Amino acid sequence: MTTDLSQTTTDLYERMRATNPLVQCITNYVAMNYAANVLLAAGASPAMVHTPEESGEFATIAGALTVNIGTLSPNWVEGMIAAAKSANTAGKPWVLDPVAHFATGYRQGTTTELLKLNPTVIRGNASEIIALGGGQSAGQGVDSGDPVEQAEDAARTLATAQKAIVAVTGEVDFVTDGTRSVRIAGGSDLMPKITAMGCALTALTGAYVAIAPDQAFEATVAALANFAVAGEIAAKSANGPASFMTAFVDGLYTLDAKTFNANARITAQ
Ligand SMILES: Nc1ncnc2c1ncn2[C@@H]1O[C@H](COP(=O)(O)OP(=O)(O)O)[C@@H](O)[C@H]1O
Ligand SMILES: Cc1ncsc1CCOP(=O)(O)O
Ligand SMILES: [Mg+2]
Repeated sequence: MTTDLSQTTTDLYERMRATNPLVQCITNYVAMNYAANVLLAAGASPAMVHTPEESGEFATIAGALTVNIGTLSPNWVEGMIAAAKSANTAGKPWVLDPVAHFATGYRQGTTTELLKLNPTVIRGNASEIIALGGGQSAGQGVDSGDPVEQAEDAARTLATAQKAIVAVTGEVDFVTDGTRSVRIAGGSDLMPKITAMGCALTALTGAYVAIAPDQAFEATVAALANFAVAGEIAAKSANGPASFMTAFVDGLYTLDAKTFNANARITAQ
């Protein structure tokens, strides 16, 4: 990677940990506990606040909002829309995770409404990003059926159309703002074997954009690199998905800036 981006992402990593940003996470029933633990270990402060009676009000307090459509119901959708509108009014960044948005009409309709509210960052797996770009993806449910490389054109198109940062995750992640693009290598092949790993990453991306709203591209890269480095470390001691889950949380917690900088593998395209 370029020295500039290397130093910038390391600085953001240090700043995120030092700042302990408050992140409002509207995520799914599957992810809620793991995502909150991931944020705490990484150095952020999660708050799972979704009901429309308070989601908009909370979005004015939080440093950033993350919205994940994994387990939808009408009340939650109302809460998501209220929170995203409020984040926009308050000038707070927000991150959209369009989990399996292509699977049903309800998910598609909700995603269309959320995209109209201009997410700062869209983070999904390759199948989700291909389908958002109007392409034919092999995905059926929440897991990707496509390689990241196949989603790169869709990601650029989507980033330009939405004026957003688009992050495609998988074996080697890809981040673009439509003009600039980087790849982030690392992690572990155990990561897609743990449910809610992507959801937790979306939540952590919220922590990074909270501390650097004017550098959403670099902040997104830093979040993905944080996962990649901690994942690689965790894989060394894990025996399978279950022990990886705990080793990964520990890996996030024990990581330091020097190790982050030495192990982050970010390549500008
Ligand atoms: N084969 C892999 N090798 C290394 N890291 C991976 C692999 N697959 C996914 N990851 C990592 O797992 C995390 C979640 O990504 P992903 O599985 O694409 O999301 P989702 O859970 O939404 O499908 C990301 O940090 C990504 O880099
Ligand atoms: C299994 C499942 N079902 C609905 S949401 C969800 C979690 C998906 O998590 P991720 O997208 O991080 O794999
Ligand atoms: Mg996902």
